Amino acid sequence: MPVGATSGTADAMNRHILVMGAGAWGSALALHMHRTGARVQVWARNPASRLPSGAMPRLPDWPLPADVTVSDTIPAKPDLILVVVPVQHLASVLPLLPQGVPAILCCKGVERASQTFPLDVMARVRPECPGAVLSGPNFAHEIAAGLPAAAVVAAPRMEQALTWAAAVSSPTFRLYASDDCTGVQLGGAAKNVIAIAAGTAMGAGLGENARAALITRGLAETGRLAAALGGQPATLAGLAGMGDLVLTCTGVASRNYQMGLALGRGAGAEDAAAALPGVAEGVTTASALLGLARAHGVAVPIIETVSDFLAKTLTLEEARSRLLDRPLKAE
Ligand SMILES: NC(=O)c1ccc[n+]([C@@H]2O[C@H](COP(=O)([O-])OP(=O)(O)OC[C@H]3O[C@@H](n4cnc5c(N)ncnc54)[C@H](O)[C@@H]3O)[C@@H](O)[C@H]2O)c1
Ligand SMILES: O=P(O)(O)OC[C@H](O)CO
Repeated sequence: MPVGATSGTADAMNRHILVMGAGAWGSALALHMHRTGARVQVWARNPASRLPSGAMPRLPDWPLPADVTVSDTIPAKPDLILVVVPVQHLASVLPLLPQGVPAILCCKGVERASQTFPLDVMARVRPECPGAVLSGPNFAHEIAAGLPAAAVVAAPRMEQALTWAAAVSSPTFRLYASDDCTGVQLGGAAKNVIAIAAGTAMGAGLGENARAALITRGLAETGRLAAALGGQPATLAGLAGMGDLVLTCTGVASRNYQMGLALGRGAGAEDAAAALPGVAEGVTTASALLGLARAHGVAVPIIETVSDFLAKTLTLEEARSRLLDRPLKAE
């Protein structure tokens, strides 16, 4: 049946969706797809951690419907796959993908070893698989609650992006299409790093003005990097750029923002990460994005400062001074 069947139609009711990853975002997307009428199966590395009652040791704290199966088996031919594992583990999960089934990658970040985005990892590991990415301002618990939200599905061809955006959309979760895979993936990766900076500033008591400056200048350096990588700077003004940047730098539910808050209050990086209710992708993405920016000769002072601060080559006070002492220039 057509992958792009609109939710609520007979086709949508018959679709078989495989969600790979049972963390906060995978569980929320499984629940969302189930609401569209699709038959949903979740693959988990360790299905026992997702108990039949819906109880989980940590996040997510919402139950999945009884007819959403969670197991470590992969069906032969689902209609569509959502891959929802952290970026650093993507390459180890992709070999499990059934042959020839379109896969939408829902993670945000840069693979550290290769300094590449999720769709590049897919092209390397499973070049024959049709792929897209989903990114935007979406806290998992709000999607799980069915609250209204929007995001972007990006694929190399607009026609594919439109088809897969329709396949995931519902009356409460509106998916826009884009063919700027670089811009969309960069937006999702960079916002996590800048959210660590914003959280750190707030945790250290530097104030709301400082956070607004970090958001705005963070968007400026992300736009410069997008242009150098062949993306469209205009994409960074959209949901996967500014939308997600604002949410993650101001929403207290963000794991990346929480990571920054703890660092700003003086916690060590390991302790701060261990206390989080899930992965903070910005921690591993910071150095990867910095490497990418350096390779393209683009100045990314906020990303560089976060990367150095996380690597402990910079104290908090030195990080603050480095950003404020930069030469004055035109905005
Ligand atoms: N939580 C959100 O609100 C949200 C929203 C949008 C995007 N994302 C992105 O989605 C991705 C996943 O985030 P999450 O919130 O679900 O994280 P999470 O920490 O809640 O869960 C990660 C899941 O991946 C699994 N996992 C880890 N290593 C694995 C491996 N090697 N093989 C298989 N499974 C493995 C874990 O067991 C866990 O179930 C991240 O890239 C994140 O940035 C999250
Ligand atoms: O909790 P975070 O920081 O991973 O952010 C979650 C989503 O990416 C917000 O769009």
